[in-house]
Amino acid sequence: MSSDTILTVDNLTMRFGGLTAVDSLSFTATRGEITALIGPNGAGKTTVFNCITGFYKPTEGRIALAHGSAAAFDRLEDLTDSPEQFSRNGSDALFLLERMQDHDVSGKAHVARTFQNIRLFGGMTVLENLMVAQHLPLMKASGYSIFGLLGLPGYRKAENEAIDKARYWLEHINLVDRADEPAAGLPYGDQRRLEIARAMCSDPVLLCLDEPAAGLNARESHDLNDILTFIRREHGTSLLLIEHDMSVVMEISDHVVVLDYGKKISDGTPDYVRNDPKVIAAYLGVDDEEIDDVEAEVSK
Ligand SMILES: Nc1ncnc2c1ncn2[C@@H]1O[C@H](COP(=O)(O)OP(=O)(O)OP(=O)(O)O)[C@@H](O)[C@H]1O
Repeated sequence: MSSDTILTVDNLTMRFGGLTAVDSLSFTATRGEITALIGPNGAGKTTVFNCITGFYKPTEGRIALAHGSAAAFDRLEDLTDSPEQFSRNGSDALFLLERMQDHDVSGKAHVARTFQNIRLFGGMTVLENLMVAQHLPLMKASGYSIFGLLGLPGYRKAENEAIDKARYWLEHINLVDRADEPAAGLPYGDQRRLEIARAMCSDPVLLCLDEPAAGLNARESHDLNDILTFIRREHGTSLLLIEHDMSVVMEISDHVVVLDYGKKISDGTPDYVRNDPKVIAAYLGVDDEEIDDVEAEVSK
């Protein structure tokens, strides 16, 4: 495990009846990097996301996330042997995500996600979408009571901070001018970036993006790359990305994990996996016996 590891997935298996969607998958993601999970349709990518974000309980396996330093992983075996979901030690914390409900994966472990199909609140304004994403700190500042909402100073301060954060993200996704318009009326590419900004308003340590470039034109894809590299550079947020658009994957990823039929078939830098005959064969739908031919073709 690298000293900067933020996420480890160990022997993750997810079965649906007789179908093994994810089969003994292990990989790690490094803090502050963009890790892409790619593979042909039905390879198991979204199922892995659903396990990491608490939507599915894996059939087997362990998913550990560290806050603070990777030294948090020193307590991994002790935590696994205990019945606990997480353990904290000063500014370090370690979470076993496979034991947690989805709301705790987002609220306590600070893992945020976006979906293949955009899930904004279409009838709410652009600004309201960014404010709703901050309901947890706002509710905390209200003391979970009506008195906070009636204007206690602590609540007003939290509310101002939430507005500042929303404005910050509106500026970075170029939507300040449309802040008061319903989200559903935005062009598709703007909705995609708003969804990412909304996820960032919850201050995630790990942001999971399920096909963020789906349906985008070339210019929108370029804007998406810009916002994702900005998030990595300026916020140090670790990103885990499912993506079919290879121009996005190859341009912005630091590390690529390739799945086929639920199994990992390659793991390395974008250049490494791009030239891996097993990956080329999987995308071309080639049989095992034909991999040698692909290998010969690649090395020409
Ligand atoms: N809730 C479910 N119940 C039964 N089978 C499921 C369920 N979710 C996924 N599967 C199956 O698991 C396999 C992997 O699906 P998954 O959606 O994870 O693949 P994917 O790599 O994300 O595909 P795509 O790129 O097409 O989105 C598929 O055969 C799918 O039909």
